[in-house]
Amino acid sequence: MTLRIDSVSWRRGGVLVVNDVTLHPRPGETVGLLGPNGSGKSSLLRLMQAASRPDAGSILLDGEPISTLPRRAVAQRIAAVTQQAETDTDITVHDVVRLGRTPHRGLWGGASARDDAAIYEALDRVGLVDQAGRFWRSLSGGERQRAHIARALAQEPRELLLDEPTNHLDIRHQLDLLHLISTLDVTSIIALHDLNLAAMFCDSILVLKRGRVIAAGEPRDVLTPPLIREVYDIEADVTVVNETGGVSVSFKRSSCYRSLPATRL
Ligand SMILES: Nc1ncnc2c1ncn2[C@@H]1O[C@H](COP(=O)(O)OP(=O)(O)OP(=O)(O)O)[C@@H](O)[C@H]1O
Repeated sequence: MTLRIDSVSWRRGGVLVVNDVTLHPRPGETVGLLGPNGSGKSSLLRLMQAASRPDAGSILLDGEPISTLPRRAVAQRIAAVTQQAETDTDITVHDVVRLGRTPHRGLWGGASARDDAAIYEALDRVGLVDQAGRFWRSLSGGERQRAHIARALAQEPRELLLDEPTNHLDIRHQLDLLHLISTLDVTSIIALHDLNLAAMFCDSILVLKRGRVIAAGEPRDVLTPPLIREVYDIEADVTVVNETGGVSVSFKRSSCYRSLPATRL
């Protein structure tokens, strides 16, 4: 069992930003959350990690309402990588990744061999073992993003929630990261903007527009030219990739700037 989201709605600042959303990921599945800016992807992820409570509907973790579970129990199961705040303190990459072990440690206990192994493995998976001693503030945006992923992996979650995890990453690291996530034995829910990465790595896709689910299903069934037109107001070609049976999206330049008056170009 894993997360189960049923008819969830949430108002923020008086606006319905998540509107009657239902999502039943299969254990181990990689789910892509797509939708334009402001469509409710981050808000939905926030509800799924119990950082906020919905106004209506239910979010269950293994059949239990997530809002009734102790914070520590949730943190032992769910890891989240969200858009990060800056810090100027002198912490190292290793310190950041070690934070992922917090939910697993006893009140007075120091680091165990298991903690050390989980930290090392997480750093190794994102290619940062050699950078573990570096100060956080000296890292590039992409290195920080990979360190945050390592922190989440060190948490040894069974559910992984990621908000645009490919931000700041070069294409090699984008592909490596999504390949890694999609091959973990973890239920992953990933907010993404790149339709092609979603098509390549997600088992299923949920498309939001103004908080509502517009489409859900396998990438090749969901990512169609009419759907892309409806959600993004973009004309696109969608072709089947022979190698994988997946789809590839290319955008037509003639759709650009359509909504801006010519004087602003
Ligand atoms: N703290 C807040 N208070 C009030 N409204 C908020 C708050 N945070 C976000 N919103 C609004 O909620 C709506 C959904 O925002 P959300 O960040 O969930 O969208 P998103 O799909 O993740 O967007 P993006 O792709 O730009 O990251 C937007 O209209 C946004 O302005």
